[in-house]
Amino acid sequence: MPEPGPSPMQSSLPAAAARPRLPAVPGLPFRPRPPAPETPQAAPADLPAPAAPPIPERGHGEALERIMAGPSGLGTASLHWARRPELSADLSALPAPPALPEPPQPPAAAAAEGRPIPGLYHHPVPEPDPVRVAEVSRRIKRWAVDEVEAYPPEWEDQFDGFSVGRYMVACHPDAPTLDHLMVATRLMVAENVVDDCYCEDHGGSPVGLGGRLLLAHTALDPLHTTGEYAPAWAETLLSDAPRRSYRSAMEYFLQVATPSQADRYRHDMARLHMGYLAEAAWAQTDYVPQVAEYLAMRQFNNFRPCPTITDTVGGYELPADLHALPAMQRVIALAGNATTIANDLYSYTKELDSPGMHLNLPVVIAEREGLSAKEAYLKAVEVHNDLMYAFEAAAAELAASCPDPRVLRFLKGVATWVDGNHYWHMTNTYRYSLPDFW
Ligand SMILES: CC(C)=CCC/C(C)=C(\C)COP(=O)(O)OP(=O)(O)O
Ligand SMILES: [Mg+2]
Repeated sequence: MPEPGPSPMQSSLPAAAARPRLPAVPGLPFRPRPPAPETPQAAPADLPAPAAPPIPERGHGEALERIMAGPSGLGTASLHWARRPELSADLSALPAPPALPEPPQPPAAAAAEGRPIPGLYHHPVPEPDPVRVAEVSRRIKRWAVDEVEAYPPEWEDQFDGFSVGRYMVACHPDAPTLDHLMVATRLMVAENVVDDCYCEDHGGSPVGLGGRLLLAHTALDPLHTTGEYAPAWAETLLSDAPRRSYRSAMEYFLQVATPSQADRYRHDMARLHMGYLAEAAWAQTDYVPQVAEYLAMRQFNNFRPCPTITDTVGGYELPADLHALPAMQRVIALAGNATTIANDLYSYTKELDSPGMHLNLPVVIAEREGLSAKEAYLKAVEVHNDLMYAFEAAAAELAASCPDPRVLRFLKGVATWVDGNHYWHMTNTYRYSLPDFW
């Protein structure tokens, strides 16, 4: 994982944006929303998260409230994690229960600090269950060290500082078992190992990136070839940490994903790799893209592969035809874009400190629109907020027009992932710090 942030959070200004400025979705009624509440909802039980907690006013009207409450109606009980009695029991009653060791002291308790970016529209989340966080953290380290040798010993602090257990528990509170959570956690680590070791400052470079990414992609989307060449290809999958990580994480994912969920993931990862390549090509020629070009690149170099496995991690399936709906694709793209621009904002100071010019939205706005660093940063906050409003409006519209319980649960899962992602960035003071703009 890349360098930790150099300093603690600095701001003490209010957390949430006051209100959207723009009707986010052309042609759709826009509903202004109040600021997000500052107080998190009640903490969830370990498994699963609490049944239909009171929904803070998020301002999307009835439709999104319904998303957040989860599926309802005849025949939907098996889709609703909060209503499944076997999931309401303690760990020992779960299918394939994980053998929990002595629960360590919850690391989340100490680490969950940090302040939101002033004016950033977001929703607070319940503190992730510390028992789950501790156990996922323990298991992921064993996987990274013993199973795939994802990082050398000298990167251990950075691996720990990444706090991936806290990240994934916050983003997937409805995961029915720890094994489901581990599926998301391994993929998250593998995705970051590839980014760090191939693209960024842990040995990465734009030079030769296409060849490395393509071969790594075959760990997700395997080569079908002749008997003569198959063994040589299989060997390549073990030849470096990125490929070992992808290969193993995908193997676990395939144990719980349906074929169409696996195909969806491969497609999202191909998108991601295309985004990495555009970023690298621009770096090689010192090209600073126009803002719209940057946003297009960042729609691909994006968190999208993470929220789109929310159904697999939740133990159900959004069928391919519902996933492919243009309205669903818009929701997913907007969610991915909002979460990724949130990363640009939280990682701004870290990236300023990295060698060369590291593109992120504030940097590109400053360069291309002739704004000061502060003006550009504040404008990037507005872009983020508009993406969030558009995401929520699109989700509410889809929930109203297609109230299939699987659609509703998926929309809720994506919204929860967005919120968990914000929580993780905000609280990861090891890795990120805010600029001194307020
Ligand atoms: C987890 C995943 C699919 C990541 C792919 C893209 C990616 C690494 C990000 C969206 C995070 O952006 P960035 O590379 O800027 O990360 P840091 O700012 O270094 O945390
Ligand atoms: Mg970043």
